[in-house]
Amino acid sequence: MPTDSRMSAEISSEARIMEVVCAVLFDQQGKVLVCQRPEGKMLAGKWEFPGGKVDAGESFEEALHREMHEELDCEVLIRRKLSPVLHAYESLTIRLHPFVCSLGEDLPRALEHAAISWVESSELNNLDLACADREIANELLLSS
Ligand SMILES: Nc1nc2c([nH]c(=O)n2[C@@H]2O[C@H](COP(=O)(O)OP(=O)(O)OP(=O)(O)O)[C@@H](O)[C@H]2O)c(=O)[nH]1
Repeated sequence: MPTDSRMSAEISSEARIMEVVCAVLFDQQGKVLVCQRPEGKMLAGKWEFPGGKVDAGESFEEALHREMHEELDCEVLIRRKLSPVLHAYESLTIRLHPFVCSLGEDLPRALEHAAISWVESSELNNLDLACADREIANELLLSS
């Protein structure tokens, strides 16, 4: 078992792992942004932290800024990185790299999600979160 990342499921050693970044984006009141995945995409209807796949040749930070513009039309400030989460869904295995971020000047707009919402960290576990995100939510709760 890898020791540098938390495992939330058994991972086959042959599985191809998709690198995904996400923003744990806080507003000035300490609320965190959650986004609902749209119809037609994997995990439709689940809540997640905004982000997406890292493209070839991109750093995690570059990918995060690109996704924030594509999905939310906003600039964020990256504050720190949390531990990556390795999670095997039935159809793919992802390594999710969470970054704690704060808002830049613009408020996010939902360009690709079904809905977006600002919630207290303590409310995260009441949401129907994507499985990989539960560990992040738990880490936030422990540190708040
Ligand atoms: N963005 C994001 N994806 C997540 C999270 N948790 C999680 O399991 N995933 C999974 O990671 C994978 C990649 O995310 P994505 O579909 O948002 O990536 P993307 O924006 O690049 O997709 P696209 O190819 O439709 O543009 C999906 O299978 C998604 O379900 C999360 O918190 N944020």
